[in-house]
Amino acid sequence: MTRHDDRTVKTPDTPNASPVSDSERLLFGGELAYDVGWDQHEGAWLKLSLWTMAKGLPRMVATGLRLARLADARALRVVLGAEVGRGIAQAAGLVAVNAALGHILAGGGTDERLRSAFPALVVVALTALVGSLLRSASTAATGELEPKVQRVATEQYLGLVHRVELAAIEDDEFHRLLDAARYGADSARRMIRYCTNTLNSGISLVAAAGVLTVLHPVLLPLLVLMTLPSGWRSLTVSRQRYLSFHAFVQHARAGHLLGQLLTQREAAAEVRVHEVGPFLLRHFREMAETSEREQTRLARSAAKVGLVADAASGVATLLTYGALGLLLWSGRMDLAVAGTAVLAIRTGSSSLDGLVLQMADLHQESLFVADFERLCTEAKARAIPETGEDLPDHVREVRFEKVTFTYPGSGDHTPEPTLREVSLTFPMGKVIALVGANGSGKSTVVKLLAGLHQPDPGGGTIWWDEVDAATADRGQIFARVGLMSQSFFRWPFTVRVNIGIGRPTRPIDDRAVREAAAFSGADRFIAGLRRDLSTLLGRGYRGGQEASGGEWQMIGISRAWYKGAQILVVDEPTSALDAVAEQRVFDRIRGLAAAGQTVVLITHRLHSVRHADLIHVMKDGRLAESGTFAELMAEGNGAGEFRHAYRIQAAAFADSLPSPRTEPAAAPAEVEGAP
Ligand SMILES: Nc1ncnc2c1ncn2[C@@H]1O[C@H](COP(=O)(O)OP(=O)(O)OP(=O)(O)O)[C@@H](O)[C@H]1O
Repeated sequence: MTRHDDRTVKTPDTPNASPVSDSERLLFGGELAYDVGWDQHEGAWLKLSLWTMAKGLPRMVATGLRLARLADARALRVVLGAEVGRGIAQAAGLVAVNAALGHILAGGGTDERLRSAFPALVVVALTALVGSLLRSASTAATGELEPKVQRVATEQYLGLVHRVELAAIEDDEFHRLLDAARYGADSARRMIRYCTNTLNSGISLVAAAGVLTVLHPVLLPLLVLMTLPSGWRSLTVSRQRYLSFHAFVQHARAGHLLGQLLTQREAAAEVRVHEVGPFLLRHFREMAETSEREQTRLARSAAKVGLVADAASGVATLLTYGALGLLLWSGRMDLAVAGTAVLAIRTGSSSLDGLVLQMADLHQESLFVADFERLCTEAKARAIPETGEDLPDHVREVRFEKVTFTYPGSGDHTPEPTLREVSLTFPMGKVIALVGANGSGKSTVVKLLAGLHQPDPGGGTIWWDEVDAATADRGQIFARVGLMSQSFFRWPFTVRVNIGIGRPTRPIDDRAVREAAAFSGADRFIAGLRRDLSTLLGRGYRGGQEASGGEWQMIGISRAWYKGAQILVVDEPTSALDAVAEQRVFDRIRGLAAAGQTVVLITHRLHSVRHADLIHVMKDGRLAESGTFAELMAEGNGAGEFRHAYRIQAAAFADSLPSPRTEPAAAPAEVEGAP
């Protein structure tokens, strides 16, 4: 993807002349508006002229037509047929007007002239009627087509984006493209109308130009001259709008985010307790004012361009009608022809005006559609491969061999590796614990294990027995791992879906959902819900009920378990659970291990890993030591990291135990859970 780099091209139209607001600095750490030199279209825009636009027109129309054909081929045929028919009717109407005027302005009595003009007048009326009928057919079919095109375009990019590598989703450049492409799907919808209008204006123009050329050859260039200024105006204005959109796309999203935060349920408590409301509102206003300044700049610039264009247009109109008068005065054109010429000039100039306007709009929208296509291309390039080497049916172990991994950087920042030469194993059918300080890389290790990320190029290998995960069928890796990550998602759906979505490819089985709920202890909480499994979790929609942090965590564990995967990865599964619930979860996990299920457990509660078959201790992105609980606790063994941390926890716990003589006995679960 092209990055924001030193190829930036500054032009007088380049936006973001306004200084960076304090709000941007404080809330987002810097400027959100961009120079647009990075943009692939920039070169095209700078060279944009009527000629390049005309050259690009067939390609633009073809993009619109391709999407429209995918959306509804029948409606497209109606639109095309109706528009071509309208053009023909218009041309026939003009020819008939010419004939009628010829008869009316000829010599002879009024009756006779009207009688001879009558058939031509009937043709004029009929062509107007046919044109009107065709226009309504085209309007109806266009209206039908537009939402379908938007749906097809939206489905297309969503269908691609949900399959890209997680690294792409974490890449802010990809997000910027995503922002623009979202707008591109709307543009695809608008493009249909502009395509129809362009087609219509084009056909009307050909009709008017044909008639004018027949009347007098000098009239056609004059017609073109009249239209040039408005063409220049629409091009210039839409060019400025497009550049501005790209520069401010993230600024707009950030401003929108502030508005959302003020009304969002998740933030509501803090907004009130910490009186965040006025703070956010102030910054919302400041951000909005930056956008307003940009809008004002655009409007003023459009007004100036409009004035210049109008003046040029006035001169061109004077020239045209002056030339017509000259032809009439010199006797090189008779009155009937001049009358038709005036009509044809009016029709032709409004068609040409329309055509240029529509082309400019079409061009602007097509640039957004091109962003959309660029996103689709990028998403395809960064898609998770759909095929690969088969994993063995019965894997013995997953082995990390000198794995180094770096998260994508942001902006100019060059990131440091998060994992450095990590070598460890996950033997199947065992409970493997990953422990270590905050930020030591535990969650990152399981993301790599689950196939969500790959080691850096040349950064070691993850082996599923003899199969390299980098070349393996990733779908098979995903299928083997049930992941309850720290940031498991709280789907705003029913309890049934929140658990069943662990295996969405099959119909949700209530019996299995209940078993999964019983596994984590969520069954008791579900029994108290008004609508059992059909209860909507989360407020904000009708009938929604909120769950506590611990209850959500049980739902998360149930979801991972419901998947029935070979490897169950639970990252901090019990951080929000009370002591009894925590004990229950660990008992269940031990039970699973006894039945041959592989469990990878990440926890800071070191007493919970005593029963693990293997404990890996991470420190600063490296593996500090590995072994069983007894091995790691044995004096003089290994790096002593685990032993040290365990003793700190044990001492803290022992200090806080009440004296048995003065206090009631501690709950059995707490005592059992104590180291
Ligand atoms: N998506 C991400 N993009 C960039 N950096 C990340 C991302 N996720 C984690 N990191 C960084 O990687 C490092 C390791 O994070 P990780 O979540 O693996 O640690 P952890 O051992 O699981 O920590 P904790 O015990 O606090 O959950 C951290 O310094 C963190 O800032």
